[in-house]
Amino acid sequence: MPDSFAKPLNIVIQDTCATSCPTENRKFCRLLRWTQILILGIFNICLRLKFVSALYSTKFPGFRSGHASGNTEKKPVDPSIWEQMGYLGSYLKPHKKILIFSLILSALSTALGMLQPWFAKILIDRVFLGHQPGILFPVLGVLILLLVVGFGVRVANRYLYTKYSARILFAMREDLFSHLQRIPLVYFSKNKIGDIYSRIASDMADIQALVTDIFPKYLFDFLTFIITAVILFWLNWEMTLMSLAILPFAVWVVQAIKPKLFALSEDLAKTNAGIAHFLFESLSNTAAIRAFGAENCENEKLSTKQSGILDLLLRFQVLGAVSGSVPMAFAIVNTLIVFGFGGMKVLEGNLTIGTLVAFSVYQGRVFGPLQGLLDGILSIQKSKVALKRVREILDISPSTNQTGDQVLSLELSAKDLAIEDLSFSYDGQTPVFKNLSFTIPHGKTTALAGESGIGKTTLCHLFMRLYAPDAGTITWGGKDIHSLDRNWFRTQMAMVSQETFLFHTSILENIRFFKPDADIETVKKAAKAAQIHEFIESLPKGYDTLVGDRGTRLCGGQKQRLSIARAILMDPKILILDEATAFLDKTAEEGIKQTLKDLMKNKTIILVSHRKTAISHAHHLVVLGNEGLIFQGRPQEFTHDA
Ligand SMILES: Nc1ncnc2c1ncn2[C@@H]1O[C@H](COP(=O)(O)OP(=O)(O)OP(=O)(O)O)[C@@H](O)[C@H]1O
Repeated sequence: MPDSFAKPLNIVIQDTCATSCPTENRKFCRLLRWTQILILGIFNICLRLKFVSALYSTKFPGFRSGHASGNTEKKPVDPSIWEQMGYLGSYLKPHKKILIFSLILSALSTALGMLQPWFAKILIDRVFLGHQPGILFPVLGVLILLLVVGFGVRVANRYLYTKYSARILFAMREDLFSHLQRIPLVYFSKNKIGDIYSRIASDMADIQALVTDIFPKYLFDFLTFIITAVILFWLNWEMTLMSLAILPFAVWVVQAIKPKLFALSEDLAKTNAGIAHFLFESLSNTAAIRAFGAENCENEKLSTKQSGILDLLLRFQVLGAVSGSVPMAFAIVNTLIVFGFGGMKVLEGNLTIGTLVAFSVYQGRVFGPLQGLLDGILSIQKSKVALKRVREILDISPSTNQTGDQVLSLELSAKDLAIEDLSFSYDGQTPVFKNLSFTIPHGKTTALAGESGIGKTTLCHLFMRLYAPDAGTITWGGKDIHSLDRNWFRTQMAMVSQETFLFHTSILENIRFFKPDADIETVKKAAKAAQIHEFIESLPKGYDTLVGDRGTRLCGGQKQRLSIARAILMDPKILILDEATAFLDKTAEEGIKQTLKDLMKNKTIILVSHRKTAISHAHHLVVLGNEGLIFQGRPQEFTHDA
């Protein structure tokens, strides 16, 4: 036992307290014991009164129901971290060995850090009080060596852990991004883009913090706490038991706070996502906002949203601070135990000064990890919410229309596109089409006409397999288009929509976006066909000119022509032009149509346009109305005004 170190020392008091302590000391001893009982009693009463609950339900009425929003019906769903982390397993598995090695290093560096106060005890009891100067420098030497080794182990461990946890995170983010590319498009029309963005960016960052910072720190704090507790028991089990008597209080505070923190974290994440979406939308429409003088209105909206988040942040931090009451209570009780009870033991001769000093230092070291463990609860609740939000996306099944393995032969791909009994709705309730049937002949230009909102763009998206029909089929060469191989299909059908999309890169990269290996001559040929080559050549940097974010440095007509060039470069068998020339003047439109006629010989063009001239040039006309198909046949035969 540690007191063996005290045996050669002369400073111990030989008699027990009961027999030789001055009467005042015995009184002091009893006083201390009663004080300790009193303090523990007060904590107990606090526990029973549930003062933390009372405090928070008074300050923040919303917490009465256990949910930050104040909804009395809704209980916070606080899944266990292990349940939430379950899916991380497949990402951790490939790095299992290195992660275990890292944990061993972590344990080693913790253990090495724990030795310092023990050496202090040896120095006090044996060197200074035990008059053994000969061991002073060897002890100091070993101590410094251990400190240096401990530092080295910590640095190596940090390097290893960051390297592998970053790899894990990158894999997770890539999978999430790729999953987003495969889930049904309806998800994007039902959810705010800012919210989706914040799930990939900030929620993923919170998960990264969990993997790279919170877990290692938690582990380090936990190990330190356990090792220190074991050493404290070794030094003096009575004082340690008294110190740890407060642990049930700590556990209760944590249990009471956890669901509230989770609910608050969820509200915070949603509010943050709302702000991200607002900023995204507002910055995307800067020109319109300025044109209508709505800048102040936008500023006010941001200010209102921010004040909402401040309120949540303050609640979150105050709740977190309550967990700080535990180490504070520890500090009060333990000061009394060490300097009161422990001091009395020294006076009684049952404890050496070195042991008391070591006990006091180790006890001080318990507070840090304990505080760390409690602070970690805040971060873990945030990460749990982040994991939940990311899982919500990962749990969406990929679109079924992305499967299929058939490839059409040349002969079959030269057949018509047949729409048979097609029904579709975005929300499963309001049908855009019902039992629609018509044919798009191969090798011809078919114009698709109808009133605004009748479903022309929706139909084009169905041809592109962006959505799956609710009923009926679209067949090509007799095969359902959803049974065709996705990669093959993407090279056979191209679409230019009314809303062009360009990336903040060069004109060259934008044109060859879907065919990155296309050579410059082929790109120029496509640009010539789209009547944009001369304009590009007139720019100082030609094809290397940056188009600006979403093509802001180009006018509408130029953006459309770049999009057409991009589609032409793909050399598709079926080309869909959905109001793709709406921004062009008549001459440019005529020019493009003429070149397309040559380029798309024996290929199919589907043309959505409100211009009568465009329709009259088509070989075939399909007109949609509220009741479904109004007309299909030669444009010249159509008598109504489409
Ligand atoms: N992503 C979507 N989610 C829900 N409803 C949608 C979506 N896109 C379109 N709609 C609805 O579907 C209907 C058909 O829209 P669509 O864009 O296909 O019409 P359109 O004939 O192309 O119109 P326009 O000629 O004005 O472009 C409209 O009532 C529209 O509100």
